Amino acid sequence: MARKPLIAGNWKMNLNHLEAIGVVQKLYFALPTKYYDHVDVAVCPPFTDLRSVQTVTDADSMPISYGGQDLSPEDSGAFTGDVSGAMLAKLGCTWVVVGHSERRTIHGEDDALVNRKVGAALRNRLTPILCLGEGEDVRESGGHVGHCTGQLDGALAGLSSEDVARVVVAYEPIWAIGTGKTATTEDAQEVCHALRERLRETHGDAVADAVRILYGGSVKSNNAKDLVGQPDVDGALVGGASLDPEGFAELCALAAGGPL
Ligand SMILES: O=C(CO)COP(=O)(O)O
Repeated sequence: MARKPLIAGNWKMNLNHLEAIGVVQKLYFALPTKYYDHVDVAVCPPFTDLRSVQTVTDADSMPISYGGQDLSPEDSGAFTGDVSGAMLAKLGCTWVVVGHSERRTIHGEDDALVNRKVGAALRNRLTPILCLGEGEDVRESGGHVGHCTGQLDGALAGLSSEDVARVVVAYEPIWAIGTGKTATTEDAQEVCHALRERLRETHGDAVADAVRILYGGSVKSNNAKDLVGQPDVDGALVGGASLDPEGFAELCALAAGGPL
């Protein structure tokens, strides 16, 4: 079954709200509109940039969607510093990154919290981009497939098949993030395939064949095409390389099947 590739830029804690406007405009002008029939393009800026990104994409009716990098598991209340799914939805977000390894490691997020955040995204009509992936030690011990399918089960626990079908999964091996050490196409395909087969076991063929599974970890324009060309890799979650709009546009064009 053909799944449209999704290329999402995770800006992490980079670019302020003024810089964001320039980057989105440059991305829009660098990627000819014909490519959007073949690839969904998204950016996930810091919270403080979202209103600017909304304004600039609305003004030119850009086919670039956007989302947050995290959300609260709650919808409102006394949660100082948190931002709710309802707030992101109100700003026109399509996506929200959930369970990124930087949040799991630096902010101590576990599968139970990630599961609540996935639920909060879905009930606010946002598409969660659920991140998971093993560290170097797990990879070296050979337990990476079981580790990732376990994280998938934990994050999706208790959700209906209808809800699971709305999730995007991003396999991001921690040892490949920001290191320049990309997983091989075989490594990426192995885990993405295992994740899809796990969805097949737990939620059936329709869900397994519909869910987009992305790869993330040092994706650049020189490896995007081969990675996204794998049968179970439906796009990429791109960190560092998404901060350069021209390079990111090239990467999106390659994922859509053609050079710029
Ligand atoms: O963490 C990532 C995307 O969420 C990947 O980051 P890099 O592309 O910078 O390795």
